[in-house]
Amino acid sequence: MQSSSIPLNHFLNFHPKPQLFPPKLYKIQPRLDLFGPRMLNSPSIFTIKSSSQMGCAESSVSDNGLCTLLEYVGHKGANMSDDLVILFGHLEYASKRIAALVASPFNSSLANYSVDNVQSSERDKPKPLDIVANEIILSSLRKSGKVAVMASEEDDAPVWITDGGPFVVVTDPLDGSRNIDASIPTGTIFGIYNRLAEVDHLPVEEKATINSLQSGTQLVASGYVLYSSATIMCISFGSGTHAFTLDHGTGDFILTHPSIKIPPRGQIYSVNDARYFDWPEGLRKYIDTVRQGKGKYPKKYSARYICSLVADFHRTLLYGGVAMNPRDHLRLVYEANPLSFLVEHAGGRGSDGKQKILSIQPVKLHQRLPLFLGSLEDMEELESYEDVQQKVNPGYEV
Ligand SMILES: O=P(O)(O)OC[C@H]1O[C@](O)(COP(=O)(O)O)[C@@H](O)[C@@H]1O
Repeated sequence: MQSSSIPLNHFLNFHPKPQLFPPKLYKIQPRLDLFGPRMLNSPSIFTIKSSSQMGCAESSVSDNGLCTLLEYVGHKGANMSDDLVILFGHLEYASKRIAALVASPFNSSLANYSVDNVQSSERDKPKPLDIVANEIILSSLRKSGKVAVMASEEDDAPVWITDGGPFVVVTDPLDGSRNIDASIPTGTIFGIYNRLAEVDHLPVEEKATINSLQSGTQLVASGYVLYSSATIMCISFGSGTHAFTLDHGTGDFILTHPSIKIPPRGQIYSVNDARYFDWPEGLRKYIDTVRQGKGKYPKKYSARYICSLVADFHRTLLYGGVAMNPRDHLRLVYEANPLSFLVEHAGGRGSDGKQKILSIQPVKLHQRLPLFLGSLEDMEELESYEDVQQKVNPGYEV
């Protein structure tokens, strides 16, 4: 519970511009109105490939040649059920509210408020922005009418929303928020499962837990939203991984990165290497080898580490290489599984250093594990060192 008088209402009562949502959800309008003649002739518009060039089905392309997230999801780009299209409309809305929240001049005053009644280490205490983001997502999922259960990093147990909801949503509403005062990128991660109708008869707590602990192989869709210099939503429904960039002028997420293919090999490793002396022998050898250019790829690797999972993952997806956290820190259900689903559908691999993340059966909601995500060849080389999971000093103060 937050201490009183946090100006949360400022964010929770924020309403979308009425023309942006929900009417567009159900009807695709010609979007010539979005760009005046000057903008249509502007070179920056024409550097965006046409949507059909980018693999967006003709029928989902607006008259202006662009393809929005909801057009893509609902009209043959992905050809999802109406229920899933509606759910994505609400997720899109939630992500725009969170994007506004993290960019707000008021967020640092929110961060000064303490959070009471939280039984966890100082480092793991949820920050107010996490809580606000959680509320925003929960409120959107409730309004969608399509979600039976939401399981979040911010809640001890899954929240049962509505009996008839066809979906289960797992989420880390705002990862990386401890760096927010320095305006470092943050992100939302989510995974979507079908509700398990076979456990409908069980008591609420029990069925909420069983629904939330589904194996990553059962994901219907997953995604992340990166709040950075651009706000980007990257999604997969199990056939390709696609990214959409928020056009702040119109409120639309525009398809900018269709069918992302992670390069089979990158030249970047991403890890907090201040922990080098706590790493096992195998991981030290791997990093020592690739940074000297003595690995299977005969070039010296570079290091990049933002310490914000979504941002480190997004860069890895686009440029290749490996992003890792070798200690038992990141969470299987709402971090590792959704991101592994995305990287696997982009041709890469998600592993705990020994086995595929998606093949690990979750046993508890906040289960932690080592996480390695990246290019196929880099991941195979890394795993060949076998001893790459950090087992000592799993916690740090910073
Ligand atoms: O301290 P480490 O091991 O570098 O971990 C950093 C990772 O922890 C995270 O901050 C998530 O941890 P929290 O949920 O405790 O904030 C990731 O965004 C980041 O990748």
